[in-house]
Amino acid sequence: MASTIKEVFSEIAPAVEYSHGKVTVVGVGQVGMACAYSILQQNIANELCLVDVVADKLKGEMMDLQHGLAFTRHCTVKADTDYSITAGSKLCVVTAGARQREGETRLSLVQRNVEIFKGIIPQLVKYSPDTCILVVSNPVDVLTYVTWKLSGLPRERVFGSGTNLDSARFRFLLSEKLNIAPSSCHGWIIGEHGDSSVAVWSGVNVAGVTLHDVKPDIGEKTDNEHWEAEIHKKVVDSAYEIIKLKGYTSWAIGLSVAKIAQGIFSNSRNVYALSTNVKGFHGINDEVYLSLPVVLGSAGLTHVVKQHLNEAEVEKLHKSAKALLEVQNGIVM
Ligand SMILES: NC(=O)C1=CN([C@@H]2O[C@H](COP(=O)(O)OP(=O)(O)OC[C@H]3O[C@@H](n4cnc5c(N)ncnc54)[C@H](O)[C@@H]3O)[C@@H](O)[C@H]2O)C=CC1
Ligand SMILES: CC(=O)C(=O)O
Repeated sequence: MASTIKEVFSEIAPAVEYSHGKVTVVGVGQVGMACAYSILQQNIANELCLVDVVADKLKGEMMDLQHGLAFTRHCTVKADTDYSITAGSKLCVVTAGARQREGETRLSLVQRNVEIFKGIIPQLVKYSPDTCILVVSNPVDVLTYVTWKLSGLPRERVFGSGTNLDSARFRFLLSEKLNIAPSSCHGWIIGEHGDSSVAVWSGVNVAGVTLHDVKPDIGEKTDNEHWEAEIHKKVVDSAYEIIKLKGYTSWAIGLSVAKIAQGIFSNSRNVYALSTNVKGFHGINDEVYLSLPVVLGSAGLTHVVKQHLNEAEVEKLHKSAKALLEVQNGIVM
């Protein structure tokens, strides 16, 4: 082999072994592979590293993606159980760990996944001290806090996929009701990625026309059109329903993660609903992680958007923060 290569090529300088557009995905389960596939398919990275503890599965997933590389723009795909291959990652996406069984809440997974994260996060930071870490594993808000603590990274470089997915589900359900495209429905879900999430009904709009202006009790108990029950409750129930139907959720979170990764690699400064440290926002005084709209650039989060929430929305957000703080305070690190 070596002599054939010598016959074909005359070396001018050794090939560079590192890459500027490197993403690591930890955990090659349903979610990790949906993230990896979406990132690859959308030409976001030029190197994709996969890490898992199950060596055979890892090798199989790596080979399967590699065999599609002739159909994508250039990207190198590597996989190993050893974290040294992740060195120099600009973004590490953590999807490893236990997932909910039918009817189980996200919060019930917490201690199992904290133990798993203790083995993962220090390794990622060791090999990529300048990385951003995007946490996806559940409960994503609490695990983002845990990652921030375990990593020692500045707060702007550790964030969770949070309610970016819930907001996409919200926009899809609004689009069905309004009979327009999801991308033309503007609405945000904030707070916990889970049962206590908050729909910001005061801001839902189509082309700047705020639904609250035409239906002032939208989303409230008196609302005779039942927007909260028909839309937001469905958002909250979505994961439970999909898990009951197919065992896990994967495609939408994969697309959500790819969009977030694209925001980092292109320094696009898009606004996403991501889980971050919200101390100081909307009257929250604790170091708790939940989702608010944030501006994302190549070095991580730069701003939180100061949404004009009404009193009821602030109260719900505080309830969400309290629920998460209780879980956060109960974990053993
Ligand atoms: N934030 C969100 O919106 C969403 C989060 N999730 C969460 O993502 C996580 C993964 O879900 P699935 O992929 O469906 O689960 P899965 O069971 O299909 O995959 C989990 C993977 O993690 C790996 N793993 C376990 N321990 C590890 C360790 N110490 N180091 C490296 N890899 C390890 C397993 O070998 C497995 O390949 C769950 O916590 C799930 O609840 C799922 C969907 C959406
Ligand atoms: C499982 C999960 O967190 C979701 O699909 O929302």
